Amino acid sequence: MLESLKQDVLEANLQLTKHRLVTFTWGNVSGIDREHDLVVIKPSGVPYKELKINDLVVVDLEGTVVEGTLRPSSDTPTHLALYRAFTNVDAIVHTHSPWATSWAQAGRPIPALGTTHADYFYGEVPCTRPLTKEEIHRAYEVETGNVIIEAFEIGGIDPLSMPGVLVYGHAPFCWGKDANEAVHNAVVLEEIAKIALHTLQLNPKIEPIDQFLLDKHYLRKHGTNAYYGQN
Ligand SMILES: O=C(CO)[C@@H](O)[C@H](O)COP(=O)(O)O
Repeated sequence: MLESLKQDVLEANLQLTKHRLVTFTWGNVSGIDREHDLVVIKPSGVPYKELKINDLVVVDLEGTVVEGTLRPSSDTPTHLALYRAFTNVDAIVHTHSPWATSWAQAGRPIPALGTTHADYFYGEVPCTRPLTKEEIHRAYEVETGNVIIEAFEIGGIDPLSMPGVLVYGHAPFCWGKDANEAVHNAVVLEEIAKIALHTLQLNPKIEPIDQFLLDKHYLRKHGTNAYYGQN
C-alpha cells in the first residue's frame, strides 16, 4: 500500500545523510496520506545505508501499525501529534543537525537576521519551552509534539509560514507539503542557524530585519503574488 508515498519518504530519509543533517540513525522523515489518514515513517534505529522501501512502517493516526514488520521510529508519537494538529502539513522531518540543535539546546529562538531566513521562515524560528518532569515521564514523544503545538498556538503562528521549530534541549522538527519539501526546509533551517550564530558573533547588537524586508522576501516566494523562480 501507499507505494508512491513510501518511495517519497524513503528518498527523503536518504537525503538526510546526503545533506549531513543526521549522524548514524538519528532523525527521521514521515509522510501522510490524508485520504486514508495513514502515515509512512522510517523504522526505528535502522542505518540509512541499509534502509529499503519495505522497511518503512505504515501507522494510523493513533499509532497502530497497519503495515510493516519493523518498529516505527521512536519519534512516531511526535509526528502523529503534529499531523493531527497541523492539518495542512503532509510531511515531517526530525533531525539533529548541529547548528539548529545548538540553538535548541541553548533554548533560543533563531531571530530573522537576513533575507536567507526571510525567504523561508516568516519571523523568528520558535523554540519550545522545556518539557516538565511529569511530561517527560508520562509520554515523552507525545508531549514533545504537544509543546510544539502549544508554542504555535500561543504565538499565533501559522505552520505554513513557519515550517520549522526547535524543541528545547533536543533538536529541530521541520515540515512541508511533501517529504522532499520538508527535508528542503530542514536544510535551510540548518543553514540559517549557522549564519545567525556567526552574524551574532560578528555583531552581538544586530537586530532582526525590518518587517517590510521580511514581508518582501517571504511573500516574493510564498505570497499569492509570488514571483520567485519559473513557475
Ligand atoms: O531524537 C531522537 C533521539 O534523541 C531520535 O531522532 C533518534 O535520533 C532517531 O530515532 P529513530 O527514528 O531511529 O527511532
